Amino acid sequence: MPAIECRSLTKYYGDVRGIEDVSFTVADGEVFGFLGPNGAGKTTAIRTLLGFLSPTSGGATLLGHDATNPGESRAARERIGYLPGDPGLDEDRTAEAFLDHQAALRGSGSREALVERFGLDESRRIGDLSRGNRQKVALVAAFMHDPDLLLLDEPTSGLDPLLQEEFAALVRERVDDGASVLLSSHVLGEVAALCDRVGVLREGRLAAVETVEDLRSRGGKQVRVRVAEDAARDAFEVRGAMNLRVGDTVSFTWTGEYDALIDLLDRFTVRDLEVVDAPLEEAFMTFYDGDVPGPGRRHQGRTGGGDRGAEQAAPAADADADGGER
Ligand SMILES: Nc1ncnc2c1ncn2[C@@H]1O[C@H](COP(=O)(O)OP(=O)(O)OP(=O)(O)O)[C@@H](O)[C@H]1O
Repeated sequence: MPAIECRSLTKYYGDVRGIEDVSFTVADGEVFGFLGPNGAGKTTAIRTLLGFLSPTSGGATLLGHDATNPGESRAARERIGYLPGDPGLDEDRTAEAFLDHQAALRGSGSREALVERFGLDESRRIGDLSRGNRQKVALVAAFMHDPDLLLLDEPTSGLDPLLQEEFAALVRERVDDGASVLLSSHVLGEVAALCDRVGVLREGRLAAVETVEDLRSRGGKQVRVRVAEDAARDAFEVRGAMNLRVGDTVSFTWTGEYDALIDLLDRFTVRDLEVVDAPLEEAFMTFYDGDVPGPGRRHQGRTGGGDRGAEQAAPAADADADGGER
C-alpha cells in the first residue's frame, strides 16, 4: 500500500486555481519532494491531502484512508505528522502548553528527546519566540508521536544551517524506521539532499515527477576545455552545447550524448579538460522558463484568505475540513 496516492486532485478557491489535476504516488518508505516557487500550489496540495480543504475534484488516499472522507481523514491524521508552512501558533500559550495539547491528541513518545535535540525552551511564551524557535515547536509537534507519514511544508524555513542539518538527520532516521515523507520546498538543494523523487509544481500543475538522479542528469555536464589550436566559436556551436563561452578556455553545458562530446573534442589537441555535473538549477530552467527555485528565494508570508487562519502546527484530531469551498 502506498503512503500517499493522489488522483487528479484539483482545488479551486472560488475562481482561483490552487492545484489542478495533480496525480502522484508516494511509496511506503519514500521521501517525496514538492518543489515549486511561491504560489505553485504546494501548500494547497498538502492541505487538501490532509482533509483541511475539500477538493474541487479528484481524490487521494493517505495510509490507505480516503482523504476526502472526513471520518477516514481524521483517522489517518492520528498516524500523520504535519508541519504547516506557516504555523498559526497561539502566541499567548507557552510552548509547553501547546505541546501538552498536541500530545493529548496524538501521543508524544519522542517529545523529550526532540526538545533536547533541538534545544527548545518549552517554558517560553510562543509570542516571545524567534521565528526559528517557533519552527522548532512546530517540528517537535509534527514528529513527537512517531508518525508513519510526515507532511512537511517548507520544514526548514527559519532554521539556521546547523538545525537544518539536524532536521535532515531526523528525517533520515525516521525513514530508516519505516516512515514515509512528503515535503515541500523551494530550496532545490534541500529537496535534492533529502528526497528520492521530486514532483515539480508549476502554476498548480505537476510539470514533472522525476528521481533526483534523473534531474541531475537532465542538467547535463559543465565542460571547460583549453585547446592548443585557435578555438573558433563555430566549431563548438553544435547540438548539445549550451551556454557557450569562448575565450582562453572554452566552456559550455553539455546535454548531448558523451560520444558526441568526445567526437567534438577529438578535433582539437586538448591541453586541459574539466567535466563536472552542471548545477541542479540548470535542470529546472526547462520547467520554469527562468523562474528557478533556488537558495536565494525565501518563503514569503501570505495574507490568508478563507480557511487559512485555522492552520495549526500539527493536525488536531478534531480539525474540520472547510467543506464549503469549491
Ligand atoms: N485561501 C486562499 N484563497 C484564495 N486563493 C488562495 C488561497 N490559498 C492559496 N491561494 C492561491 O492558490 C495558489 C497556490 O497557492 P499555495 O499557497 O498553495 O502555493 P505554494 O506553492 O504553497 O506557495 P508558497 O511557497 O508561497 O507557500 C496561489 O495562486 C494562491 O494565491
